[in-house]
Amino acid sequence: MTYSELSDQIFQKQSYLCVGLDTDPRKLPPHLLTEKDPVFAFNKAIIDATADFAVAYKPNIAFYEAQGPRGWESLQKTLDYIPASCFTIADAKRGDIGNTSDLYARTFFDPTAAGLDFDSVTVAPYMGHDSVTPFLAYKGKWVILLALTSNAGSTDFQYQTLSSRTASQKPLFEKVIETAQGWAGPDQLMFVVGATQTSELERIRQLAPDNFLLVPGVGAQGGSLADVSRLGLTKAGGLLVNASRSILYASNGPDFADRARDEAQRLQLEMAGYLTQIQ
Ligand SMILES: O=C(O)c1cc(=O)[nH]c(=O)n1[C@@H]1O[C@H](COP(=O)(O)O)[C@@H](O)[C@H]1O
Repeated sequence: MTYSELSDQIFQKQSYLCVGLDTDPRKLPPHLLTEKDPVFAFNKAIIDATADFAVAYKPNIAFYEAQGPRGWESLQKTLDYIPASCFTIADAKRGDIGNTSDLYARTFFDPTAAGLDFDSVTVAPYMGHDSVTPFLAYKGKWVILLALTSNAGSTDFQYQTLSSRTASQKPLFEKVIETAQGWAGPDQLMFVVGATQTSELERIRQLAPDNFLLVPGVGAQGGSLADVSRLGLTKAGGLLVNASRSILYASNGPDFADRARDEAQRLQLEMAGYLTQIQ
């Protein structure tokens, strides 16, 4: 999906909601456990219930890998079921020396390899350019680079200022954002910025005015959709705001899909209000 197609989807649907498919088999509603593939049955119901309100879906690969071959099968079926109009994110947080990254990229981008054909993959930047560029070799596919993550441990490295060797006091996450823009343009590169990091969002928008930002951390992690939207929206939309647990596990009963739909709709309606303010 191209930059302008994603932007068009956002304005058509009046939504920049990404539904995170962090499907934990231990949290499934009990009535689904008799299904042949309970994880896929759950995801299918969630996608059916939320597709009117979401522009993107983000399966977190850990939840599938932890199930072994069954999990990969559920992932494949889930990806195939996501409507073509929605942007897909393999949240795998990969990145390694070049020849290894090349295989990670094939895993998620080349359907003749593992059978998966995602639009994008999350990548960790810390091994540098040659760990990221193999993903960028796939034209039409996106890298979503971790910049400033939502978790408490983000202060361990990402906020550290660089040493005097570089005569720079900028924090590491700023260096990541500046340097990575030399590797690819906003048509192929997004950044992850946690919704819990809104104090830095204005600065990040100055550094990356045109890049889409994937913003996880509203819902279960307590980030504010209002603040993220005020500081992060651009004329092209420019945001994908992810919510996983608050949608998936809104109910653990037979009404789980209806409650997920309610939560997705609630977020979409709030987003529609913010989108009208930038038009
Ligand atoms: O890359 C991510 O998606 C990500 C980055 C980050 O900084 N924080 C973060 O929570 N995530 C992911 O976003 C999702 C958040 O899930 P909830 O907290 O349940 O909405 C999980 O899949 C996390 O792995």
